[in-house]
Amino acid sequence: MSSDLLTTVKSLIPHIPFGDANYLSALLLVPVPILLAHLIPYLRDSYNQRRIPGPFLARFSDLWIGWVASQGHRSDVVHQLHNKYGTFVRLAPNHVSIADPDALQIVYAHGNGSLKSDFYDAFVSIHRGLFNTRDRADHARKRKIVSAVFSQKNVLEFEPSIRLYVSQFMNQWDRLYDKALKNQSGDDGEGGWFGKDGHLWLDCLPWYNYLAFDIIGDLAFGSPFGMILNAKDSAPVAVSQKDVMNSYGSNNDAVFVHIPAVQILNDRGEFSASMGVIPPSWRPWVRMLPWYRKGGKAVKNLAGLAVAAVAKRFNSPTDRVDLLSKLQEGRDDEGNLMGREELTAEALTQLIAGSDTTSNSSCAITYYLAANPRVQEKLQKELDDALGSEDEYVSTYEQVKRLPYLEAVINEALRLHSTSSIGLPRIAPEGGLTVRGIHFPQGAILSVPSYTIHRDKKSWGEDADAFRPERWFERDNATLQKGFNPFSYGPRACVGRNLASMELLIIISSILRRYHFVLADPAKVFDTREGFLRKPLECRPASRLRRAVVPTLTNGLAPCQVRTMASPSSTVTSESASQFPQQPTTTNTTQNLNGNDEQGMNIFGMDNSPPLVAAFLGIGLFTVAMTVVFAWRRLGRGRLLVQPVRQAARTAKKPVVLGEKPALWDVWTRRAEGVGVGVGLGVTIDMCTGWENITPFSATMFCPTEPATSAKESDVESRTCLTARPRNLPRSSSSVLSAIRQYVRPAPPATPTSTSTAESPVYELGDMPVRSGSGDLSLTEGASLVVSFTIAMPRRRDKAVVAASETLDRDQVPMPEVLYDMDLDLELGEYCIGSMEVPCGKSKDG
Ligand code: HEM
Repeated sequence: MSSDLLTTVKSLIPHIPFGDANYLSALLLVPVPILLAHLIPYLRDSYNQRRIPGPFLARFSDLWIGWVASQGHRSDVVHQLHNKYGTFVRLAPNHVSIADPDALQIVYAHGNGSLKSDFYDAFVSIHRGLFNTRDRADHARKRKIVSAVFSQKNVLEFEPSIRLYVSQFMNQWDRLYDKALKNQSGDDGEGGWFGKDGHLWLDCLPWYNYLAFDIIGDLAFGSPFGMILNAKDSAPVAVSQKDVMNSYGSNNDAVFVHIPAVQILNDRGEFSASMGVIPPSWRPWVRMLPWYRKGGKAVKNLAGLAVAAVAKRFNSPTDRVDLLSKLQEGRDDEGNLMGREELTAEALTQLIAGSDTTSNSSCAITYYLAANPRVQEKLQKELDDALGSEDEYVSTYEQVKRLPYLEAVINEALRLHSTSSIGLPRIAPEGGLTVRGIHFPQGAILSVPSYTIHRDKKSWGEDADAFRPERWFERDNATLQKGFNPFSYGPRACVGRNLASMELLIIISSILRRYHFVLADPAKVFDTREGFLRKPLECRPASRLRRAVVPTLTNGLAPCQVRTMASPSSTVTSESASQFPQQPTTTNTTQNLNGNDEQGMNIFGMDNSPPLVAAFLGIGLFTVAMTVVFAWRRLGRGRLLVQPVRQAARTAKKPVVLGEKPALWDVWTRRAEGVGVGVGLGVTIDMCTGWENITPFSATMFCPTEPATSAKESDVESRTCLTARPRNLPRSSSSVLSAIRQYVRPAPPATPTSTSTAESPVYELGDMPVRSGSGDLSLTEGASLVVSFTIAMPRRRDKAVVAASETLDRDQVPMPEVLYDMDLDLELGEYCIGSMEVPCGKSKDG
């Protein structure tokens, strides 16, 4: 990310008029308010956090945690900080991490009133789903519907599907295994496996992902993605999400493209987790940085995945019982069903929450078993004793639900790997929360990191860092459960826990009964990367079939060995591995950080030295200053800053001069004449109560595939070639108009043809003639564009939602570089601000 940022900054430097005194003076002034904005909250200490120790930068700025989150090892870093500072660590100006199992109850439990923080806003797409709904009443309504879907009774109905895909999974492994034996030399391109020394060598992680996606695809949407059978990470995505969503059940011609879903899910997790720790007001700006833009795209693509899957399900109705059918039936207290968007968002939530959580955990369990031959053999013995005489290829839930060692193995791996490792941020409710005698007032953000809680020596013993399932039988169960937090606590705890537990029991027992794993390289660390979830990067063991245990097989081999990606500690020998393995110890920083976090720790961690702090502050301030400058320019408000740029633009290219009439404003204000102007999705202006309720929301430009010969809009075959979705009209209109300049050059004749009618008056838009009609502006002579605007009415929630979801479709289209274009014609921006920001009643026009 840093190289992307560097490239962006470099590309912008030539456009900065350093020679201009106005510009420079303004630039020098910018850090002052920024410094004050950081210093004042620190001095006011509204959330009683000043006395909490933590990295120096974290006391003043969210940049520290933003940076750490983007580096992919947040839990490791926070854990190191707790080792250094103790129970309380300040992670941001208003965010305290508390490493105390007792705090789980205080911060997360039912009835304490804490809510999810704005961290979760970064995870919203389409519509808020159960996971990212923050409002208590809204959440309670959804939770009531969804938790009924995941009751133990309902979950048992899903068992046949789970077993089906586990058997497909093992069939594929058996097939690859046979091929591997025949062709010892190797990989034929089906998922990176190869045969060597009588073993099948493969990366388990993608396979566990295929399995989890197919299971959840089937459970949530009624059909799998087909990843196991195709041995490929690929799933369809709706190109036009809004259209597809609006025509559920009736559109068989919708266009879909295939994307690597697992990859997109990873990108989305990293993006949202690091965007979530950035203050909301910064997010639109940060979103423009290259790394974040990619992540933003992943969020949209992932939404398209759910849209496609729901559409497929509705287009081929079935009587099957799945999550979607249950969600469709689910009613809230008032008997209301979910709307399309909410239903899709909920299905997406299940897809996200129920896929890589399970696959990462399965992968980690496999790894820990491969790294601990003694535990693996003990588990296999338990499975053989319990199931040895059974002919079933895949275990049933009934067979394995009460196998104590299996349960202990799974719990131990969930404890150590903790796919949900980070402290989940909650806002202290009215009256505040008190932890260990420290009172945090209402509004303070608190979190308890599972990663650190799961390594607490008081709860887990001196060997808390080791993988040793026996501890689950040695210690008092209440103490263990108190500090065991893989599924979180309270009203926001995992709603799919029953399903996840059943999946893990069936997957691990079936696979371990059939295969035996050994580590390829016990010296290699178990490498992970963390976004919202902590994910293994690969799991590459070798496996052999266990003939004696699976009598129906004809080609099994003797007990075997596996290789895998990662063994936790580089000093562990294979002998010691067979005793007590190998989890990174908390005392060795570099090991714990898997070799990747040195930078994060040295610069941004607890040891941040003054020169490094100064360097960081300098870079940070410069970046923020540049962001503010661009923001100012784009909004057209920074007259001082804008001036030289405007001059440069004037000399560089011919500016587009707007005509007399504020065309866009007039089109909209025709409402005053009683004309209902249809805009965008069909939101009509005459539905509004007044102009003060209307906020321009987005602007879309359509380009015809053929040059238009007629002024009539209906004759113009259009395709969207640009959507600008800024936060307000000025940006949208200036972006669109700038793009118009790009697309229509050379400009069409200045005189319009006689297409003007009473209903469709002709306005001058720059030196291009335009016609208005139904809220659209289209060029007449030599027409090549139609511009339409969408509005949102924030005070009319329903309409705002309609407009918001509309933008999801349009955002498929890449934003033009014009947003970064220093030569953007600012006159247009200013003009539109002048017209559009004036609310009704105060407008000079209206
Ligand atoms: C090993 C597997 C799993 C683990 C470790 C896990 C863990 C968690 C955790 C820690 C949370 C709380 C997140 C937060 O507060 O930010 C959560 C929430 C959630 N999980 Fe899971 N989960 C797993 C599997 C599943 C499955 C299979 C489903 C459904 C198909 C699911 C659905 C959900 C949903 C919908 C929520 C949000 C609940 C709410 O906010 O009310 N999870 N999960």
